Amino acid sequence: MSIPVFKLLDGTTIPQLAFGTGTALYQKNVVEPVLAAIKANYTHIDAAQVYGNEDSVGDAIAQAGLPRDQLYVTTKVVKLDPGETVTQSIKGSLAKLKLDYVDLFLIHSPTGFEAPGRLEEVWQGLEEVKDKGLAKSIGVSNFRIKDFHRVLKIAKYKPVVNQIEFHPYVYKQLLPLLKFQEEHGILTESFGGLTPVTKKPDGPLSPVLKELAKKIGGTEVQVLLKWQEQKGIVDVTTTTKVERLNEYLGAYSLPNLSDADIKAIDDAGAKLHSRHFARHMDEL
Ligand SMILES: NC(=O)C1=CN([C@@H]2O[C@H](COP(=O)(O)OP(=O)(O)OC[C@H]3O[C@@H](n4cnc5c(N)ncnc54)[C@H](O)[C@@H]3O)[C@@H](O)[C@H]2O)C=CC1
Ligand SMILES: O=CCc1c[nH]c2ccccc12
Repeated sequence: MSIPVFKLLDGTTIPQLAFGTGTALYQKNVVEPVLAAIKANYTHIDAAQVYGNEDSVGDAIAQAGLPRDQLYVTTKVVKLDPGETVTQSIKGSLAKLKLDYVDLFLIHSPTGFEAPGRLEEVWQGLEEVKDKGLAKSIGVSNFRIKDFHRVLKIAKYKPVVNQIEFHPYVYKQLLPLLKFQEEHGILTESFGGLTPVTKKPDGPLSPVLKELAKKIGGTEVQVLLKWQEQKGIVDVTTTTKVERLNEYLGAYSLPNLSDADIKAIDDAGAKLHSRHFARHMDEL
């Protein structure tokens, strides 16, 4: 089963499922898990400067030996050294990744660039990077509505995505941001999507996930993946286990959740607010 793609507002396409190289993989050498993901048919790799392993992501990509246009690679800038430009920063990433360009380059978090005018200046740096062909698309991560207001005021190009913690235990609180993004054509990318199984397994969603897993003939993790896919979200998830890679991909072969199933997940999720990353997102 191949991974579906979504269209971005700059006309490019993005694979709906990405393999993440942070969090569970907070390790310097990720060659083995990234190669395993590519071998299992993942085409979208989510990297970041702050994960400290772009060089080994690059080694895995080189060893996989796929034509460049068959892989979609994201990386993110979290901070700039004094005097460093965004172009210099991405060139450092590209050298480690051993690539001429990334498909998507993100501001990792607005919290690194809070001084007056700084976020705007950094966004213009990303626009320059796009104009130079060093990134096909540019976007943001962990942005609130107020951060978008700052950037959209000066933007030549709108951010194409916002990568945020996204699962049923933050969904209700995110609704105003999701509405704003939809109005601007900005796609949501999710991280932490498996939180109701991994970090809050005894939450109010637990019986609903169990029941729906039985109904569609899958696992609770696969129900969460289908919920995200059917909400039109790009899902960034990860694992070091090959069987889990296949479990994630297996979600595409399962029947869709019904509207009532999706509502049951939304409603049960709304009973608990639980965020694990980027706490500033609690104030949109
Ligand atoms: N932009 C940002 O600020 C952030 C981006 N990310 C990106 O998202 C990726 C995924 O983030 P996560 O929070 O790890 O996502 P996640 O919620 O998808 O969790 C993945 C973890 O769940 C585990 N898992 C899967 N099935 C399980 C089961 N049945 N029982 C118990 N554990 C199970 C996996 O082994 C893996 O450790 C990262 O690697 C990174 O690339 C992550 C955090 C912040
Ligand atoms: O990417 C996920 C987690 C993470 C680690 N360091 C930072 C810094 C800024 C935003 C997110 C993160």
